Amino acid sequence: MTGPVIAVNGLRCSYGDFEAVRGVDFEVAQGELFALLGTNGAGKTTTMETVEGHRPPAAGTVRVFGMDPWQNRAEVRRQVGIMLQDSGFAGDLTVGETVRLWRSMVSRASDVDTALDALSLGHRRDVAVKRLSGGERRRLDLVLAMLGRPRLLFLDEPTTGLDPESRRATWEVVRGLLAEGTTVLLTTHYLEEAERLAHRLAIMHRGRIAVSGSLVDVLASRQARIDFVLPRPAVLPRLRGSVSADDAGSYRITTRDLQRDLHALLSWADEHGLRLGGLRARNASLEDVFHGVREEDDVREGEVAV
Ligand SMILES: Nc1ncnc2c1ncn2[C@@H]1O[C@H](COP(=O)(O)OP(=O)(O)OP(=O)(O)O)[C@@H](O)[C@H]1O
Repeated sequence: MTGPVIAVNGLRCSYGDFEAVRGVDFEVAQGELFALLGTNGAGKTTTMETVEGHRPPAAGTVRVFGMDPWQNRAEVRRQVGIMLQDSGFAGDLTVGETVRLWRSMVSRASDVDTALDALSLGHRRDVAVKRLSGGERRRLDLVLAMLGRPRLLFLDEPTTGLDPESRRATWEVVRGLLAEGTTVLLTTHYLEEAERLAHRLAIMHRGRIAVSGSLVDVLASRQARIDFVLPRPAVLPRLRGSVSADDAGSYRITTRDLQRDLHALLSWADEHGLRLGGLRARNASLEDVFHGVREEDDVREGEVAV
């Protein structure tokens, strides 16, 4: 197959009169991890469930391996693994029994011990599922999702409730799957998770994708900042970015060309024998982009509502 593994065009999804997804487009290539980030209620899970084939779109098209996942559900399902936000396990079965039961239902299943050991659950094999901690259940969810060695894996908030060590172990497992060519669609509230794993990502807000691309592209969509304090008032050199200052002599340059403006500022300070106090230059972080998306969109929605 040469086309994208997932192709979503103009996707709209509604619950009754409420439109939860309002025109979403993205593609995911083979071996790529695409992360859907966003505010609560942005429509990430609804989008993912529609791509999984749980419901038909209200409008637009979804293709998975070139097929409609709603119409060709059985065919698509054979090739995917799904880790839901909350899997319904039979609590009285042990971890080992649960995995063996699941294994009997998938083709191309991997070895039970290998799968359990990869997520540090080997020593919990004989424990009833209902006795597992929340984090262990989450890891069992992932073991089951990847048991059939799927070509495409859906991970809906896979590390929620995990301690930092378990989270890192999960990332390692996901990286291993990517290295083998598995394609992954991930939703997460952890920006660091997306920063570490995603080849490309999208930030959703109120049913739309506000910004998407590689991490570098997404960060470049917002301005960088240079902060410093001047010992005495002075006229700054010509810069590409905009300058703001307060009465205490604290300056902030907001710029799309960090390298050029920083160079101009430092050269100017040298020429004038000025020492820039508390000098700090940084690109936008994913957190800045995230908050910016929410603020800008809220302002726009407010304007529309007036
Ligand atoms: N079964 C449902 N019936 C009615 N409304 C729903 C239903 N499921 C979700 N919604 C609404 O649709 C919107 C999108 O929900 P969705 O769960 O897709 O968002 P999300 O981005 O995954 O949110 P979160 O980060 O909080 O999990 C929300 O406003 C939610 O309240």
